[in-house]
Amino acid sequence: MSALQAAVLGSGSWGTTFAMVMADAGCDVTLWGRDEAVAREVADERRNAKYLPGVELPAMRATTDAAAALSGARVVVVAIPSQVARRTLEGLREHVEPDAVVVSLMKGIELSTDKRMSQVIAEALDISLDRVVVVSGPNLAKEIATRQPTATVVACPDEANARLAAEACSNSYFRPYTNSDVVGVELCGAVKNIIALAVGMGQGRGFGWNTSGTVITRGLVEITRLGRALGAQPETFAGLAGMGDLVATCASPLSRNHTLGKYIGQGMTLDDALVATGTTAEGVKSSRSVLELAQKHGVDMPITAGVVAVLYEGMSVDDMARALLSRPQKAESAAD
Ligand SMILES: NC(=O)C1=CN([C@@H]2O[C@H](COP(=O)(O)OP(=O)(O)OC[C@H]3O[C@@H](n4cnc5c(N)ncnc54)[C@H](O)[C@@H]3O)[C@@H](O)[C@H]2O)C=CC1
Ligand SMILES: O=C(CO)COP(=O)(O)O
Repeated sequence: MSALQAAVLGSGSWGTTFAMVMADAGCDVTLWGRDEAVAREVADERRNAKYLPGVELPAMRATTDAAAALSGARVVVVAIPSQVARRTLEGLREHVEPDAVVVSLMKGIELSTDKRMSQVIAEALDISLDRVVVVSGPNLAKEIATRQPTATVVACPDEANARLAAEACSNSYFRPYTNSDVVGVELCGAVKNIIALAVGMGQGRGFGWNTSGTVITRGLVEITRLGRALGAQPETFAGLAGMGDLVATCASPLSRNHTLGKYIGQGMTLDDALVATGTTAEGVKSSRSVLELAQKHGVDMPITAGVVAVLYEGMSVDDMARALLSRPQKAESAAD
C-alpha cells in the first residue's frame, strides 16, 4: 500500500516538528512555508536551524510552492499563527484537494470574530466541519522534535476522519487519542495559553509554587466554565488537551506563553517581551478574543480578565493578584 500523502502548512517549530512526527509515522510529507531558505535547508540538509536548532529531521520534501505541496495531499495540516490563518488559507483554497482532511494544530481564537480555528478553516476553505480535525495536547514542539514520548487528542465530529488523522501521526513517541469534542479541545488549547501567561507573570514577579498551583487549578475551572457554556463535554477538560496541556505549558520554560508572562512579571513592557520571546505566543492576542467570547456568553473569567488588564491596560501584576484575591468568597467547585 502506498504511503498516505500529507502537506504541512507552516514551517515554524510545530509545523516542522509535526511534519517529522508524520514522516516517522510512515507518511509521505511535504512541508510548505513562506521562507525559501528554511524550505531549502529542510529539504537539502534535513535541518530547520531557526526553529529547531540541533534537530536532525527525517527525509521530507519542503517547498514555498503551495500548489506543489497540496497536490495529491489527503491530509493537510495547518500550523501557522491563528491570526493569519484565515487570509493565508483563503489564498491557498484552490489548491486543496476536494477530499482532503484538514488538521488544525493552532491554539488560538480569531480576533474580531472570536471564532475557533476549526470554524475559521471551514469558512476559509469553504469545507464542512466534518472535514476539519483538531490536534491538541501537551505537545511542546522542542521536546517532541527530540522524540520524547507524549500523547495528544485528535478531535473531529466525523470519527473516520479523526481516525485517519490519528493514524497519520501515530508513532513510537507520539500517541494520539481520538475524541469528538472539537469545541472543548479547541478551547482547552487556546485558553491554557492565557493561564500560562498568568502563571509566568506570577513567577516573574517572584511568587512561588502555591501561586502557580492556585492559578493552574482555578484556570482549569475557568476553561471548564467557558467550555460548558459553549456546549463542550466536561470530561475533556480533565484530559490531555485540558489538564495535560495546562501542566506542560504552565510548568515548562520551553513554553513561549509562560516565558512571555515571566518577562512581564519581571517588569518588561509587552513590546519588549514580544521581541525577547521571538516566536508565536498565541495567548497575547487570544486573551482579548477569549475575554470577549466569555462576555458574550455571560461567563466569568477573572484570570483571563486580569491577563488582559496587565497586557493592555497598564495594571501591575500585584494589582492583578489583589483583584483576584479580593473577589467575594464562595464555595469551591471544580466546575464553577
Ligand atoms: N511550538 C509548539 O510547541 C506548539 C505550537 N502550537 C500552535 O501551533 C501554531 C503555530 O505555532 P508555531 O509553529 O509554534 O509558531 P512559530 O512561530 O514557531 O512558527 C510560525 C510559522 O508560521 C509562519 N507564518 C507566519 N505568518 C505567516 C503567514 N502569513 N503565512 C504563512 N506562514 C506564516 C512563520 O513564518 C513560521 O514559519 C500556534 O497556533 C501554536 O499555538 C501548538 C502546539 C505546540
Ligand atoms: O501548546 C504548546 C504546548 O502544548 C506550546 O506552548 P507555547 O505556545 O506557549 O510554547
